[in-house]
Amino acid sequence: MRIPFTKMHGLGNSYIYINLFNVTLKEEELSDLAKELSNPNTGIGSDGMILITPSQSSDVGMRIFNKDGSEGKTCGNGLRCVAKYVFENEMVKTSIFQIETKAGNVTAEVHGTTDYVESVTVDMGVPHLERQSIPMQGPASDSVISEPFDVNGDTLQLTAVSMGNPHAVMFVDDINQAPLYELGPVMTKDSRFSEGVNVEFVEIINKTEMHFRVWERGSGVTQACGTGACAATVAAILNEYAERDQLITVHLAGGDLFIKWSSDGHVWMTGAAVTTVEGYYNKD
Ligand SMILES: N[C@@H](CCC[C@H](N)C(=O)O)C(=O)O
Repeated sequence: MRIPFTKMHGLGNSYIYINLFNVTLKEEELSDLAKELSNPNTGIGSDGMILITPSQSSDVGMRIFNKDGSEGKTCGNGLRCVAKYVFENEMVKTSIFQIETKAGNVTAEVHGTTDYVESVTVDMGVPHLERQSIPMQGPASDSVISEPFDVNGDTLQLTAVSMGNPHAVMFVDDINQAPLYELGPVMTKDSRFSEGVNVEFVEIINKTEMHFRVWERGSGVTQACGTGACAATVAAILNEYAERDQLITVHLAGGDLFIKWSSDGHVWMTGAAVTTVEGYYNKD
């Protein structure tokens, strides 16, 4: 079977995009296909697989599978790339449209023309802070803001944010000393997070700028995480390092994202989306 694909990335967070308007895949094969495509030696190489799907409630739908085959509910960098893809391929007619994810519908606005979309703004919706919506063990309706969290013999101060998927944010003095490789793989599977968690370290530079590094649930270290950068911005505001309605520049390993948490509760994310390869994957 030859599967047409497009490889795209948002600040180096790369996925193999398959347009299900053109191809039919079996549900029970999706998880293995994500693992296969993500493998750089025997597949294509990526942080996972994203399906562009028909939708009943939005203009198009998106499903995200991590490198290990697990399905996530949403993906910030993926949303910008899906927006670019469907606009450039004229699958939508206007520059502002809706995308369905397993975490709900979001609105995207592309910046550019059908020949070339350079960047995309997404209304990522309202973050959820209650433990039950992370989900995280403990009193269901409490939020977790700079709460002591014991791990590997250390006590960290953790802020938990759901952007439709779970994020644990910790602030550090120096991003280059952040224990990403030590704590990322341990915390992502910690039983206090019943569905696992994306683990993020943040160094505050000033009220409108921060450094960010991530260990993603299901994919490990990636160059960028859009939902993670949104969660980090929300966490910075909750911890009074930054302010609402201010545009915050988040410096990720792969480049910058521009994030705002508005007074109306919505988080807005703007950043690049890039197409690198189009082709066919030969599947046995
Ligand atoms: N890279 C993503 C998030 C992908 C899903 C995540 N690993 C999860 O399992 O929740 C982004 O850009 O947001």
